[in-house]
Amino acid sequence: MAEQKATPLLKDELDIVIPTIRNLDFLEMWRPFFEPYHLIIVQDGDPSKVIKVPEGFDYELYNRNDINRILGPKASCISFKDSACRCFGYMVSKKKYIYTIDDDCFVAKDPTGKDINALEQHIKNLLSPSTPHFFNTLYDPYREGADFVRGYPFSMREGSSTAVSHGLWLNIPDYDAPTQLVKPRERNTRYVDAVLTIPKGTLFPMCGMNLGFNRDLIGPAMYFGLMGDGQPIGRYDDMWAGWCTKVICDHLNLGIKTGLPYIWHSKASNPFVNLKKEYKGIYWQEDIIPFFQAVKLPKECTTVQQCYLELAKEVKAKLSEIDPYFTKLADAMVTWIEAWDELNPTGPGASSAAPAAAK
Ligand SMILES: O=c1ccn([C@@H]2O[C@H](COP(=O)(O)OP(=O)(O)O[C@H]3O[C@@H](CO)[C@H](O)[C@H]3O)[C@@H](O)[C@H]2O)c(=O)[nH]1
Ligand SMILES: [Mn+2]
Repeated sequence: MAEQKATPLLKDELDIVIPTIRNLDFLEMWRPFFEPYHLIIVQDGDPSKVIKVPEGFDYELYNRNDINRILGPKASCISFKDSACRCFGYMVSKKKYIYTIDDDCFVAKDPTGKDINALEQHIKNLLSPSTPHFFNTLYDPYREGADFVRGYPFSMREGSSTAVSHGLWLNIPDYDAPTQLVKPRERNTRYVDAVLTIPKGTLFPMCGMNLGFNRDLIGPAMYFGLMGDGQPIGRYDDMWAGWCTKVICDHLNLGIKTGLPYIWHSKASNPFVNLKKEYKGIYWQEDIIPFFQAVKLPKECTTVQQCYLELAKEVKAKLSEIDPYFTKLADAMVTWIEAWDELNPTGPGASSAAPAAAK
């Protein structure tokens, strides 16, 4: 009897979100891993351009006209001419999990030469707990062939739910422009076979290139901040989302993992263009990071939306002195939540009812 093919993990519970200004030929390499899943393609730039999607993929495609039609005035919170537009895909999805990937990321090979199914590894990361409260020195204890080491409290071995799985990149690393300029030929050839939980209380630079998350647990915090057309900075969209997400994950006792899987990042974007986009962010972040490190969310904030709106208030109050951009960003954060709740009144990530009034 022909061997039954296993149903791909989370086949009907996960959407793949791709921001693009190019054609999507890269999907051919991913076909064995991605074809069973539904794609949400967010077409950036000129909406009259036709983006060809290879045959056989199940997808929905949104261009700027669609975003404006669906969100109306709230479309102002979705960036234009920047990969940050991808977060629109998170909002319109109806699934529990999201995987987002850039269209210049290809299938990498592990040290044995085997193609890496990045999606499968992200799913494993997301379906197993994290250990944000106590560091396991043998890395992810829930992986095959690993466990908690001696001295790890048994009362803490249940771990926390995993909200985010942050993958890495072989070949072109996600460096900032100054680093790219001084090391134009540096390539990442180091394959580290590890998955780590980022400890509670520690921020990290989240790259949106190869990222999975549980939309039900943390979706509303995954707003890729206002970048691109008409904005003073770029290439800080994923960083912004990562800092907001980590603060909220810490508050809600959720975990974030980084490490495997690797993808092969093929295209180095222009470092001079990147420097123009990044330069303000490079010195603003010296104030932004202490801000996020100091944030204390009230215990009454028990949903992601409530945490996020509290964060937006703090951003407006404490970062606007850096630049008026942060007032605009704080307002866009509120608009994002309003739009999210409008599109997801009861679906995954829906803001649960406000905390029950005190008895
Ligand atoms: O205006 C744009 C430009 C690009 N895109 C799509 O976004 C991704 C990333 O684009 P690209 O690979 O050209 O840029 P990188 O510098 O390598 O991207 C890194 O910077 C981060 C964004 O700030 C990103 O997460 C990193 O990967 C591609 O799919 C482009 O098609 C776009 O939608 N709009
Ligand atoms: Mn790229």
